[in-house]
Amino acid sequence: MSQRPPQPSARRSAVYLLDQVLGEGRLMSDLIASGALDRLDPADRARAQRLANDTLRGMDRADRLLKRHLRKPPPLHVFNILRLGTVELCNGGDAHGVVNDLVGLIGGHKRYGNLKGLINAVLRNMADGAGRSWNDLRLPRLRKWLRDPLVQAWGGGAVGAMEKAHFAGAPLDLTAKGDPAALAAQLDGTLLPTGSVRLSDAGQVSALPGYDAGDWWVQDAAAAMPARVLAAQPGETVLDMCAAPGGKTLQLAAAGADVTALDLSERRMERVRENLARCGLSATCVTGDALEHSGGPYDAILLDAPCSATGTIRRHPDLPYAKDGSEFGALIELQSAMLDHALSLLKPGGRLVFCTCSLLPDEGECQVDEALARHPGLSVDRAAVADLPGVDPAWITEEGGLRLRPDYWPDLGGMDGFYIACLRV
Ligand SMILES: C[S@@+](CC[C@H](N)C(=O)[O-])C[C@H]1O[C@@H](n2cnc3c(N)ncnc32)[C@H](O)[C@@H]1O
Repeated sequence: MSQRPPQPSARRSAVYLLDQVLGEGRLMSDLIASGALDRLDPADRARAQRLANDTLRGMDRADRLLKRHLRKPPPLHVFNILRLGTVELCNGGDAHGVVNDLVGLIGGHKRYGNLKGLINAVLRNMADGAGRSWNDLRLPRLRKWLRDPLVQAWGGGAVGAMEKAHFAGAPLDLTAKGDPAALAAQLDGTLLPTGSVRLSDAGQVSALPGYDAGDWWVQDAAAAMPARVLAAQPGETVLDMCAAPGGKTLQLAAAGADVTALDLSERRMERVRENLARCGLSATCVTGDALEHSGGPYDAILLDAPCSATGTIRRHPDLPYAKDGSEFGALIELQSAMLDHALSLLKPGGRLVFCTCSLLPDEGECQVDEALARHPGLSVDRAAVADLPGVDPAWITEEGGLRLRPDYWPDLGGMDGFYIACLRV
């Protein structure tokens, strides 16, 4: 009888994720969705993700330290083991456990088993104090392909503050189905000025009280703002045009609107159905291309368009490594085609909330400026964003949208980058 291969450890799986992100340009979310961590139990799955994310956040520093101990860069797989070990040790990991586990991991490798001595020597050195200068090293910087356009848009000081937020990572934010103050009290969380509930040390999400009952869903505080701007009313017909995995659909349905959730991806649409079922909410789920959708006309539309996702780097530090910006031109064109089509599906007097989780003005402010030029009679509803609780007047843009950035709320733990505007026909 053939034996099943042994279950991989969290560290081995984290190194696999790093190899794929840094070697193959794959996104961690895609790897996980296609089953990369399926053989781990939930706790190890969370640990593998955390280890890979921590390593990517600290990689710039780890590489600086490792350079002092390596005559030449080792093969990527070996380098990634050293990076992961260095970051764990510099973050206070147990030296004995980390070094032994990683030496064991390379020891069994067919091709690089002979580099066991190198891993052992370098990581022991790190554990014996070479990593002490970790906190004195430069704050990890964004990669040049992304840093340059962001500096041009927001200035060097703001980008430095964003990098600080990226390095710190993100707390867990929840949107309450009912009263957010009561949820914050129940989970010992912080009620944020905009109405989300923030947990600083959450652990396994599905083990938190209220998860099975569907009392809340995970959604960054910034990501919860577009549906608040749309302010759907009970009975209104609302199209959520790019809906999956469904955080905003849940908000619209919880407000009592008659929601149609549309998405191109059937696999991702399945997540919307699961989320609706868990939270006891309903929406009509349609799998299809937004550009060909012919339903409506609708009272209101939420267009959370596919974008560079550069606003989510706190939670997805793999993004700057897996991407190089080459796809962004096509995304910008798709966003403006979707925006035009969405406007054609509105009732007279209807409203459209356009948003992207991007830090690039081309995917936000510029899209709205250009839509206003293309559509005479279209206007921006500045009050829809300015009058919301918790919105700082400094976040309102010239054309009347809302610009959110990871360096905002530095004392509360930051927020995702987002652009949001409410357009009226
Ligand atoms: C930013 S995500 C949406 C996140 C979602 N609104 C939420 O809050 O959970 C963008 C979505 O657009 C979908 N998408 C991409 N191209 C599309 C198209 N042509 N038509 C419909 N959906 C599309 C993707 O599958 C993806 O789920």
